[in-house]
Amino acid sequence: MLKLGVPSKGRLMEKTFDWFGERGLAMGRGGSEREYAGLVEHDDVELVMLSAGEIPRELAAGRIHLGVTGSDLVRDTLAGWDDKVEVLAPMGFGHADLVLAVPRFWVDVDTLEDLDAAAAAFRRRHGFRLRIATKYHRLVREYLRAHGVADYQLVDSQGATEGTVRNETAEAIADITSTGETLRANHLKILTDGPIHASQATLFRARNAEWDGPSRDRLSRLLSDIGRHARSELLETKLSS
Ligand SMILES: Nc1ncnc2c1ncn2[C@@H]1O[C@H](COP(=O)(O)OP(=O)(O)OP(=O)(O)O)[C@@H](O)[C@H]1O
Ligand SMILES: O=P(O)(O)OC[C@H]1O[C@H](OP(=O)(O)OP(=O)(O)O)[C@H](O)[C@@H]1O
Repeated sequence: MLKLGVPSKGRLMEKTFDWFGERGLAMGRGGSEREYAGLVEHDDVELVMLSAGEIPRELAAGRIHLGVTGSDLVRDTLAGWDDKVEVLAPMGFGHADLVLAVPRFWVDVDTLEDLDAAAAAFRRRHGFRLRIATKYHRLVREYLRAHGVADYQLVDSQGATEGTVRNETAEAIADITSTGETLRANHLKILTDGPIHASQATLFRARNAEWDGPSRDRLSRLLSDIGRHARSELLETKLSS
């Protein structure tokens, strides 16, 4: 059987079920709301219910053949993510931007270049580096390195990240936003250079899972079953290549 990892709760679970359902693959959670057992109507597929945050590691380890999770989580969790997983289909939901944001009253800081200058000034004045709170360590480091910003330190924040500025544990934040409400409510503004990453829920294939003959056959059957209903251009391209 092909093991397909899907989010077991949270904002991605229902939409994942809907996405497969719309493509002729009925799936859902079995048993009670608290039971993490998945049911799927396909002879080649076994559902594995996992937290969205754990799916990248399970894919990289090859313990699941396929997995649905946010593209942000795959990129941040897996060094060299592209070598470990292949994108089969962006799924068109779970859209959120990973952005850098600073206090709204920093009137001189709107771009990364401004942040770079502010960070240098901050260090001179305070004797320590400007703190950026985030849980997206890899993506933020790579982005700032690529843009030549070095005078900062990351502070780990696993939730309520926008509150760290008010709580004076950080001067800036890097977090996911969709409506922008949380940033606004916490008097933060997004740097104008564009998002670090525009994330969406994505169907991935684990390159390191066991892909023997029968597994490959199962995958092509599954993709062609899904593909018959597919609107995703990328999936259609994969199917025809
Ligand atoms: N406000 C938001 N709007 C839309 N998508 C979001 C938002 N915040 C996070 N996401 C996306 O949802 C995914 C994470 O989903 P969710 O928040 O349900 O999981 P989680 O809480 O990290 O998982 P778990 O608690 O099960 O480990 C990420 O890919 C992220 O980009
Ligand atoms: O732009 P908005 O629509 O306001 O959404 C953004 C918020 O949503 C996410 O938090 P989540 O709800 O996952 O809670 P968390 O703080 O525990 O991560 C994210 O971390 C932001 O805090």
